Amino acid sequence: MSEMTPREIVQELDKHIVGQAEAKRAVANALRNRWRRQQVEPPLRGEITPKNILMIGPTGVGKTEIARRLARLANAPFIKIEATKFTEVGYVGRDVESVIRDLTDNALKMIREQAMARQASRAEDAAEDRILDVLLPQARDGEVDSSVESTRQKMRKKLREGELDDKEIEIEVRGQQPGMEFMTPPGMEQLASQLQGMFQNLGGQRSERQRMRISEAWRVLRDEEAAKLVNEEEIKQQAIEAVEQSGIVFVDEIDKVAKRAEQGSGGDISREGVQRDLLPLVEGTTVSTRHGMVNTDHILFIASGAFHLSKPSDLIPELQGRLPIRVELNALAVEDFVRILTEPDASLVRQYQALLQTEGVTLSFTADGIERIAGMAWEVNERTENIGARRLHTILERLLEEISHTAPDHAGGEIRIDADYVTSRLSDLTENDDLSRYIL
Ligand SMILES: Nc1ncnc2c1ncn2[C@@H]1O[C@H](COP(=O)(O)OP(=O)(O)OP(=O)(O)O)[C@@H](O)[C@H]1O
Repeated sequence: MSEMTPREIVQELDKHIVGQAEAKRAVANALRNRWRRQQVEPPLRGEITPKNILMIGPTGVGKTEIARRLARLANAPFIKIEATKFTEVGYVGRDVESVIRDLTDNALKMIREQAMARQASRAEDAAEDRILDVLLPQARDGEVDSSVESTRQKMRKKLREGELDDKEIEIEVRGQQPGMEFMTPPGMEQLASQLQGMFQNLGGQRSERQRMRISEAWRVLRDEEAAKLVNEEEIKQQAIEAVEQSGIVFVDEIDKVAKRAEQGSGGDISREGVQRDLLPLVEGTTVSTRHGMVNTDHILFIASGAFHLSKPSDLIPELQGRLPIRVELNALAVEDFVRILTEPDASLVRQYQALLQTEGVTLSFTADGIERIAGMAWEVNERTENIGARRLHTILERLLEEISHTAPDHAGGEIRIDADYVTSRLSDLTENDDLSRYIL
């Protein structure tokens, strides 16, 4: 559980997301509140309902990004769903509990990766030994012969320095586990899980010999050893605990399942149905998953939508009550685009620079170049469809298409992107709405 203060959380979010101060404060407070609630003694604790959030704002202004970053900061399992996914014809009342199952799967994967990473160095040593056993089979006999030992040391050194990477060896690997999914009726997930476990164990006992390059063998064996070092049962427990105590569910397009005054009654039924289905999850229920029962009482829900056609008051009252924190996110201006391009640690500009650096090309942007990109992105948004900061992705991709294609010919060179370059590459497109719609 994250023990960061709200202010610390906002500071961290500031490193990745430009502006949207109100939304950052809201999520920071919500996260802290969950922690506070867990410090309160029962029975009062049970009386305090979680304060979930409703984010209101146009597309591409950072709603998902804030939630996702928050989850990463808190090391919390995260899932994003679209509320409209549950309204498809024939799927009315579709099992929304699957959201919690998917969230638990995400948690399991996250926790397993972390557990394996903690065992990384032990797993690497074990993998190295297994490769050396193949390269120098005589060492297996257990005789401690000093010449054998010194050969092994020399080999180990070569192996570590990557000198043997391309050599092929044959190794014994655990057989591929049968990728079976059991479809069971709701409520029977545990049975499915047991069946799956049985089949995996059967598969796990089989091993097969495979030829591969040492560099690859090293990775395969390292992962195999790491998997042996972690306890699956413990991981399941921890995953369930992580979901229950710190899980975050981001429900996008909630506005699209709100009732609209001007609409006929038809669609409203399924839309309201989705809200009714979501309600128990938000209010707190227990969901049966493959890994065990998961209680949703403390899961943080962040619902989000543009609310162009409907208003938050069009949601069913029970759901409104469960989303008491309302925050509005602002549409982004040209200055925001400039900051988004340059400020975040992993800004798009830095990403492209790093990618081209791998080809030995140094990419630089002048200040007026960045401003021109931001300005054009804003203009295209205005004239076609406003997709927020997502426009920067399409614009930059187009802008750098030629450079990207020819980069290998310019190794060692430097390329500067200034305003003139941006105009020369993009003005034909930005000035033609039809082209913009297809290409940018
Ligand atoms: N304020 C911002 N600061 C930095 N990056 C941003 C900001 N707003 C959007 N982005 C970038 O734009 C992209 C889309 O943003 P995001 O996924 O958060 O959109 P959204 O507001 O959730 O929209 P939607 O409701 O359509 O999903 C992401 O790559 C994100 O990094």
